[in-house]
Amino acid sequence: MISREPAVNFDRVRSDSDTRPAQTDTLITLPDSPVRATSIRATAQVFEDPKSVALLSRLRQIAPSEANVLLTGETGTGKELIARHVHALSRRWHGPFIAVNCGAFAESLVESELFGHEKGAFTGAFSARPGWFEAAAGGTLFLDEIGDLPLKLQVKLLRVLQEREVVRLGSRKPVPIDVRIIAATHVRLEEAVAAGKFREDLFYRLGVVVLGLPALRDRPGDILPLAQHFLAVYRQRLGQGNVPLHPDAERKLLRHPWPGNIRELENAIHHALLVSESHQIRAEDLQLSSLSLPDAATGPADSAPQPAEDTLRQVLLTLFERPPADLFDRIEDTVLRTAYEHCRRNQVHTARLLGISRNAIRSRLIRIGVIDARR
Ligand SMILES: Nc1ncnc2c1ncn2[C@@H]1O[C@H](COP(=O)(O)OP(=O)(O)OP(=O)(O)O)[C@@H](O)[C@H]1O
Repeated sequence: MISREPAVNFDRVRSDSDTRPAQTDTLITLPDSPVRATSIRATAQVFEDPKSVALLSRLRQIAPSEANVLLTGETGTGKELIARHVHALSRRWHGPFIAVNCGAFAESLVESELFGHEKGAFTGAFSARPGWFEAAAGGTLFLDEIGDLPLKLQVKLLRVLQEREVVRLGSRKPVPIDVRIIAATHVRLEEAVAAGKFREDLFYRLGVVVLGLPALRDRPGDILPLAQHFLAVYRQRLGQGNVPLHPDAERKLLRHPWPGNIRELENAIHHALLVSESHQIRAEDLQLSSLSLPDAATGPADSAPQPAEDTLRQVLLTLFERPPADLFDRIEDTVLRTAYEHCRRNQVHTARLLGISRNAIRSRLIRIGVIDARR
């Protein structure tokens, strides 16, 4: 089933209108704002596998309520997309949707970004700024990678959720808040709670409704429809004509374990369209890693992974089979992408694994389009 329901709201980028936005494939970027907000994109969504159909109907049930939602699932399973969907189907659809990656900022910065600050609250606070909680008023605040929130801030977040008010850094005046929280994590929070790394009371407050997103390998009925969907999206973007999937390519897609889930499938299809030299996508056009990610349930959440020697070997073999002109750039980019997925999209772990600074990792990931500069 291709859902044509609006996946986003456009209120922050359009004038006062009380009608729901029409579905569109336009990429829209939020205007500069004192708070971080991601660009928003309305896309068709694929929910074909029975597991996804069940997820969609659960989501429609819970969306209209005001309950906080906790989304769990491996990286790339569509947590942010589902969060946008819940928002679009909620009574808050006309308010802002603000996505915040709690793991992307230093502890000192997250606090002022989330809760805001007054002028002079700390060195460099030249003017007062509202935080994400205030900016999301009337809408939804999506707290991604909530498991990365430092304990000190977990205490503060819990208080904000209980009191329904926020106090900016450097101020004593409480400001009432009106947001629905959707949090997401790719680690098992129950285990972080047991290990004393995540507060149990906050876990229950955030997870009034818990939605587990199945890994792509556990919903095989979605693989080919998603591949067709991404083929259509990227064909249109690249201005290409119809490029069908060869049956061997379909078999290869169905056999792959998809450790990077839907994002990995999207990248594989995009890449295949770029390198395909025939009128169809052949199996050899699909560059799939042999990477198998450590299970989030068994792998410790905060330990750096070991170098993925098998993966690197596979990457090099693939490149040397068909060496492109810009070989060294391609090797660097591919190693970085693979290491980043291996580290479950954790920039600090990727930096540690590759022995480069986190800033260097971040700017390269932005340059090659893996992450959004605004996040
Ligand atoms: N059901 C779907 N139909 C079509 N595209 C999808 C679907 N689910 C996810 N995608 C696409 O897959 C990509 C990854 O999805 P998303 O960013 O929501 O995953 P995520 O679980 O939030 O990832 P992470 O844990 O790394 O933050 C996005 O480009 C998204 O648009």
